[in-house]
Amino acid sequence: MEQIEQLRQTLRQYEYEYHVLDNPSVPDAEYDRLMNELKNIEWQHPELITLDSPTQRVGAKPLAGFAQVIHKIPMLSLDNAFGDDDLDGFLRRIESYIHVSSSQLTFCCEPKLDGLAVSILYENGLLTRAATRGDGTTGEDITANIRTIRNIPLKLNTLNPPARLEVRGEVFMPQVGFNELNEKALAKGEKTFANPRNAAAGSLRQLDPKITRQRPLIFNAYGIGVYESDDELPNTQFERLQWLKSLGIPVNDEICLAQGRTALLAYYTDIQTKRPTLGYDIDGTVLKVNDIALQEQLGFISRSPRWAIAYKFPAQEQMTI
Ligand SMILES: Cc1ccc2cc(C(N)=O)cc(O)c2n1
Repeated sequence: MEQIEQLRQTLRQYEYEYHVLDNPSVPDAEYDRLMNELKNIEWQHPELITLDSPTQRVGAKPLAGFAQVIHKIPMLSLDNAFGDDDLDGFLRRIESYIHVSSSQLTFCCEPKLDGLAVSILYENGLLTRAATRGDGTTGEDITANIRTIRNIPLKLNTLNPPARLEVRGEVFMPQVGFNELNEKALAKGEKTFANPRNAAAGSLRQLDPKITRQRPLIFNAYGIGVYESDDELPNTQFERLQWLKSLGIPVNDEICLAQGRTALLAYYTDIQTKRPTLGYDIDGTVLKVNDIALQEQLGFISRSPRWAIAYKFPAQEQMTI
């Protein structure tokens, strides 16, 4: 591998350690030194610049507007459950539909991140397009802004990438970053955001990627949309998320498996207890039938999956800013 690609790979590894593992192996000064070295080489030889170079995170200039993106596979929203009886209704519907007792069913459980759903397309391992969920069928092309989010890899960490992989997940803003953003805005007499979700949405809908780049945004994947490859995907939701993780794509640390009603209630209670210490807003949990074949058997009810439910917390009294 020639020297410039070696340099890029090293910088990708350092970015991954810092922004995904939260565990850098070198001091920031070393990262900065190598990044400047790469920038100098590319400045002298612009013909060597590649789409996936770590220098290519910030777009050139502001956009005039956002192009539209049609989602080949609709990005559906989740049906809500607010209390145990709603959860029981969800479980009973599944039991009657596929004649399996819910005590035998394994669910992939995760915190429901309070951010903005996005779709990120990788073609032959390179990030080529990203879009908002929009109305589920049509979203906005926010590729330039998504590329500025440090924990989103510009290149998948694999020697044989799938031809096409659409990663779906949530972009959110941690509470500390949100508070700092609002303090700076106040100091400059600019408008403040009501909550981290609005701040994340506002940051992603910036026409100038240089502004988005300055915002503390984080991405966590929760699923796969379009997938084209000679290799099959894993057969369960949980294993698919582990596979995404192996490609260098960030997945939330609180995701785990639970079998049967009692374990689901325990997960819900556990996340509710952890909620104040997570450092980012969540508004409940997401429970999904883990087995993909069962998900396909269960299908969707009009606009939301029969195989998944957002098990929400009671509405919190909103903080007044
Ligand atoms: C299918 C689907 C739709 C929306 C979702 C939203 C979240 C979320 N906000 O964390 C997590 C998921 O696993 C989701 N899954």
